[in-house]
Amino acid sequence: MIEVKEVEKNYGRKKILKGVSFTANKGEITCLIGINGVGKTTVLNAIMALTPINKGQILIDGLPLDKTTFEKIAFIPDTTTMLPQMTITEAMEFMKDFYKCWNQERATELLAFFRLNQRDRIASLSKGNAAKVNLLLGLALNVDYVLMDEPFSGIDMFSREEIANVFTSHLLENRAVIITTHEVGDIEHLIDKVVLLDDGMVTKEFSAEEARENEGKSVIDVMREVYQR
Ligand SMILES: Nc1ncnc2c1ncn2[C@@H]1O[C@H](COP(=O)(O)OP(=O)(O)OP(=O)(O)O)[C@@H](O)[C@H]1O
Repeated sequence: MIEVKEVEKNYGRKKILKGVSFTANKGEITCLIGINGVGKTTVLNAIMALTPINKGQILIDGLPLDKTTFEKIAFIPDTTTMLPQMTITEAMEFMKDFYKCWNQERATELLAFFRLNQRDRIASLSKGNAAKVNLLLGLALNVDYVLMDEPFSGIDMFSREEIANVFTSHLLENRAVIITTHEVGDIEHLIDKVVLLDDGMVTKEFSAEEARENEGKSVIDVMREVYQR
C-alpha cells in the first residue's frame, strides 16, 4: 500500500500541497484529479522522492521512502526520458542494464500489445507511440506500484483507447496504480478510487463503483458537484 499522510509541499513561499492524505492499494487504480497546477505531478514526484516534502509522511508497504522502496515503484512520466537517437530496442536494453527488476518477457508482450516496431527511433515516434513506449518501459518492470502522469495527454482517440486497454489487461493485475489525468471519460469505467484535489487539499476521496452503483453517478457527475461546474 502507498500511504500519503498529511503531506505539505512549498515551492518558495507558495504552498502547493497543504496536508494531502490518501492511500493506494494493490489491485486498485487510484486516479488523482484536479485542475491545472493543483499539484498532481507534485504528489507523484513526492512519492518518488524526486522532490523533498516540507511536512508529512509517505509510506510504501508501511516503510518510509528509501532505496528499497524505489525498487517497488515504476514512474511513467508524460515526457520521453530516452535519448532521441535511440531505437526502442536500445531503450529497452538501457532499462534492462539499469533495472534489476526488468522483465524482458513482459517487455516483448507489451511491444506486441501496443503494436510498436522496435527498430523505430525515439525521435521518429508519434505522440501516441511515444506515450506507449513510456508505458512499455515502465510496465515491463516487475514492481508492485505504478505511477502514471497524464498518459493520455495530447493523444488521439484510437491511441487513447489502446492505452486504456492496458488497464483491463493482466499487465496491471495486482499492482497499485496511481494515475493523473484530465481525460477522465477515457478511463472512468476502469477507475477504482478517485482522489479529488483542490487548493492543495483532498476535497473528496471516493469509490467510483460505489458512486455508480449506490448513487447512479459517474465520476464526472461527482466532479461537477464538488467543483460546482
Ligand atoms: N520545480 C518547481 N519550482 C517551482 N514551482 C513549481 C515547480 N514544480 C511545480 N511548480 C508549481 O507547483 C504547482 C503544481 O504543479 P504540478 O505540476 O504539480 O500541477 P499539476 O496538478 O500536475 O498540473 P497540470 O494538470 O497542469 O499537469 C504549479 O503552480 C507549478 O507552477
